[in-house]
Amino acid sequence: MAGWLNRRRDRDDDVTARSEVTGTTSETVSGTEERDGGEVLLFRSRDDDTDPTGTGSETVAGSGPRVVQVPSTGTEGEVVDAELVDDDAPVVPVNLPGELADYVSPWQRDVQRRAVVPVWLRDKTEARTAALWAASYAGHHAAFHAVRLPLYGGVLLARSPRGAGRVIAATARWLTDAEAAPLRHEAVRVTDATEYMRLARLRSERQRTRLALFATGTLAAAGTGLALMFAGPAWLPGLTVAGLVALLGKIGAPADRPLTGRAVVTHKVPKLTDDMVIRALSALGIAEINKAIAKGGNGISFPAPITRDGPGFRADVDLPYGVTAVDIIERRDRVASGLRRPLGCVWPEPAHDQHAGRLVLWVGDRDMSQAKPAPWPLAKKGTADLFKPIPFGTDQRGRPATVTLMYDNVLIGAMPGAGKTFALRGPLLAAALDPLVKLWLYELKGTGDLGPLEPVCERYSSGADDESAEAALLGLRALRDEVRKRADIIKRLPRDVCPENKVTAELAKRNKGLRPIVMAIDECQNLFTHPDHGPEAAELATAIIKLGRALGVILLLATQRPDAKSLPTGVSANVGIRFCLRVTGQLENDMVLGTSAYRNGVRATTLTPKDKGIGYLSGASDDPQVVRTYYVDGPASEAIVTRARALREAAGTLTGHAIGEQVADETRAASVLADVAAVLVAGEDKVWSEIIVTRLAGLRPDQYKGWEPAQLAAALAPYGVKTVQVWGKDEETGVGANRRGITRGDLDRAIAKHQPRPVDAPRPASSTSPNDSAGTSPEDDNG
Ligand SMILES: Nc1ncnc2c1ncn2[C@@H]1O[C@H](COP(=O)(O)OP(=O)(O)OP(=O)(O)O)[C@@H](O)[C@H]1O
Repeated sequence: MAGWLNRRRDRDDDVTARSEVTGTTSETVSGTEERDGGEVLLFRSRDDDTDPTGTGSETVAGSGPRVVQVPSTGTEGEVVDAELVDDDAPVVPVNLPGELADYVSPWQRDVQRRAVVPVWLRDKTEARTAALWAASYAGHHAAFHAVRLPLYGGVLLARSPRGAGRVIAATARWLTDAEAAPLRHEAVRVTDATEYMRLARLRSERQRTRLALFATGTLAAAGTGLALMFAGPAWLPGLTVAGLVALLGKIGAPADRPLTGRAVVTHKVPKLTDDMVIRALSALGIAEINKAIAKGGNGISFPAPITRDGPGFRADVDLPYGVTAVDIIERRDRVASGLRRPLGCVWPEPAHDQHAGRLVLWVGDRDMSQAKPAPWPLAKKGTADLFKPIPFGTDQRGRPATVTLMYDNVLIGAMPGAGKTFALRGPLLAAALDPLVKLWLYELKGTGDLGPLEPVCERYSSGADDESAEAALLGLRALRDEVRKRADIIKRLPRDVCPENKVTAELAKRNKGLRPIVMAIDECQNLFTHPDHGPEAAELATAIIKLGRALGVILLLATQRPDAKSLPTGVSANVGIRFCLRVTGQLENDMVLGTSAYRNGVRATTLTPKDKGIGYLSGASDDPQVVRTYYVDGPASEAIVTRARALREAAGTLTGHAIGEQVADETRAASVLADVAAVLVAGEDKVWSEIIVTRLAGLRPDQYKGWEPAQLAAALAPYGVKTVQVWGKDEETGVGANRRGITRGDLDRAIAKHQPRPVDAPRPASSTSPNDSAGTSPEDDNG
């Protein structure tokens, strides 16, 4: 085949384009690629007609594009023998022609449209925040100056004599036509008599006119003043004088000393520019970035303009090929240094909906840890609904971050003192403000951090001892039973009432047995690492997290040791909402935030000790967010809980611990029954209650001291052990009598029935224990 190939080298990607023309047929080579061994792949297309683009390189019709192989030779502009092209080579379309985008209709292009109306105007909360800010800003200015009005008055008064002097001097100069004096002096100096006479005449005319004007003005002003003084309102003269003094004071003010001070001091923050971003990125020591910059900066681009985004700047950056957003995130401190901004201002994030090389760099005006925490929206008024989003914190931009507790569980992890308890307290306070929700709180640090919530808890325990760990375990057992019971209820509900087989807000309102239960364990590592209770607690927590979600059972766990030993894998793998405050390593980071979080650039390891209450929140929205929790301290929590308790009293939903009821549960039963069994002496078949309570007080003074026979009867009754009249003898006097007591037979039967079962063991069908509603109030049995 006769013809020629014209080769040109693409400047950027070293792709060479060749075109071959043969008679009326044109074969267009859209690109080549050099292979090892000097072989060149030639991407060619044919067209029997003319090139429609006129570019000579975009022919796509005819026999279709082909890939042909030619030996690699020559340099730019070299003509290659057409015979070298093998017509029989397999024809495969490889790359789209470069300018194809020109053919694609604009509406087919993948473009990211910027908001027509800014987000802060569209979003109700943000618009409200902006309006409130503007109002408070104006209000602050008004208040600042109003307080200083007397001071301003004094200053004006002091400056008014100088102002009067200036007015008199200016009037005198005007009356005497002083402004033309230099011209008259010049006429005298050059002895120009005609000019001087003309100027002198002009001056006399001016003086006459100005004098007349001045006299009329003065007389009119004086007349009006006198008329107003006698005929006008009493306050007018004073106001006029004050106005005159103020005017003279203003005129007498030194040019360099303004009357009013500044009501606000603004900290000027440097505007973020592309140069600054490139400079910061180039200082990271990433070879690919340096190469890209050495080429003239082509490798770093900005797909959208740098804009204001909340109280900071947002830059969307396309990093050089091969560099990922994570590479930048792990060098956050160096980026901050490169930008010359405090670390707490610089928040690089991956753009999860884009490619891995897209970085969203948000640079705040103020260090996030230094900014005043936003007030908790429900602190003063309002109620919560756990089926809807509840306030959790604010992101770097000050936008509210919410979590929806229903159908999820929460894991909070951090190193000691980073703000876990505060983070846990927020959702719990919100739960308290939903009168339908039952709160079971177990605080295993023993400092009473969750104490303010005690008045609304159905179950509550605080302590770092074995008993508290056991109480938490008992709570988990009861919760597991609750999950089973609810599953049973849901299963039996008609489809139209419960179409999704899960507890809905409607069902929770209508059916007391389906009211949401929020159980929180603070410092849960103390339970999971407990030598006796740990394994069972881990198993229970995992089962509850897996099964309880849809059944209105929500587990919140907070730990200061998020490692494999202290946090069961079943928990860390299945929990939905995760909040990780500062941690030290990748392992802890991923235990809380989920596997691969660290690799994906969600790194709580980059937080510093100053970042109290700041962490990564994942599972609450599409992408993990940096969130600072609301700061609600002890006294503020108590005030909120007082409100929450009043709400619950009004709704009639205060139960259990909150009203001094002892919550009986099956597992607790096991210990009461076991304790009673332990104090019975061998061969004793019938024992008086009063003897049993005395012995129990000796066995566990903490638990049973002060118990009366009636209390024992109440504690045993739910498990089928009734106190009856039994024959016995007084232990001191040996006198026999018939008194209230129990029989060993009843006790043994109850123990056999209420032995703790393995976590997922099926419930005996015949069980009619009144404690089937473990942990629920008696009213729930109606539900
Ligand atoms: N959102 C916040 N804003 C400002 N400061 C906060 C915030 N949250 C917590 N802090 C501060 O951090 C300190 C520690 O908080 P917190 O007691 O919740 O930590 P912790 O992780 O539970 O500690 P520990 O592991 O010892 O229990 C608090 O005293 C509080 O001053």
